[in-house]
Amino acid sequence: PGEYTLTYFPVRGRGEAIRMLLADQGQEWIEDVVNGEIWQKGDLKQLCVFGQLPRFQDGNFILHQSNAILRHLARNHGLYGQDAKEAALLDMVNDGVEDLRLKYGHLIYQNYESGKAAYIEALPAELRPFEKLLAQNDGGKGFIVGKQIAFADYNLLDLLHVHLVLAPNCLASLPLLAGYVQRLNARPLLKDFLESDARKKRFINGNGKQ
Ligand SMILES: N[C@@H](CCC(=O)N[C@@H](CSC(=S)NCCc1ccccc1)C(=O)NCC(=O)O)C(=O)O
Repeated sequence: PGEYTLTYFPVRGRGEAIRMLLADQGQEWIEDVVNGEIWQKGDLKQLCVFGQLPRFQDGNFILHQSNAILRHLARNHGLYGQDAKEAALLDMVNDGVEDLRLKYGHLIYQNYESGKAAYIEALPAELRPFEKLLAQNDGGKGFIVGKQIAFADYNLLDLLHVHLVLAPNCLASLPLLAGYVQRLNARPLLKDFLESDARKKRFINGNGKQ
């Protein structure tokens, strides 16, 4: 591949699953950090296909849409399962992650104070499908699909990370997911990334709510 550059805000948001994939796969990348003032000027926004970030550069190949970026990296790093069926299941899982990510984004950016309690109350039910998927795969002791890690694992892991900040007990009734987070967090390259200063100082969302 070419040199990797991630252009995004100084937040986890829709960039962190990409960062975790790259770190865990031993890849280096340039963090092109865009802060609010720069973004408000509008010049960069006009260059973005959908007027939004993240943007990812692989050499002179430019891609937008966080899930398309994850899938592009998956194709190039053997992270899309071992066959068409696993690939389809990974798409299903990733779409499920996206559904909950949008609900999370709506809570954080549009009705945090009034919606937080109900969201946390409903959270175990929202996460249970992922618990069941784990249970159906090798007793839940491995990855979300098949025998190897895939792009959807990094996206699911980020989703679980941010929900554990919002609701620290959200996995209390979901032991396989709790074990999954601990197991993935312990992967040497990912562990280093999670312990890095860059990760520790990065806010989760653009409005400081979590
Ligand atoms: N489908 C795109 C979405 C990208 C996106 O939302 N980017 C945001 C930043 S990432 C993010 S998740 N922002 C939260 C927006 C949100 C609000 C309410 C509900 C859900 C999300 C952005 O560039 N905002 C600046 C602008 O639009 O001028 C993707 O997956 O990359």
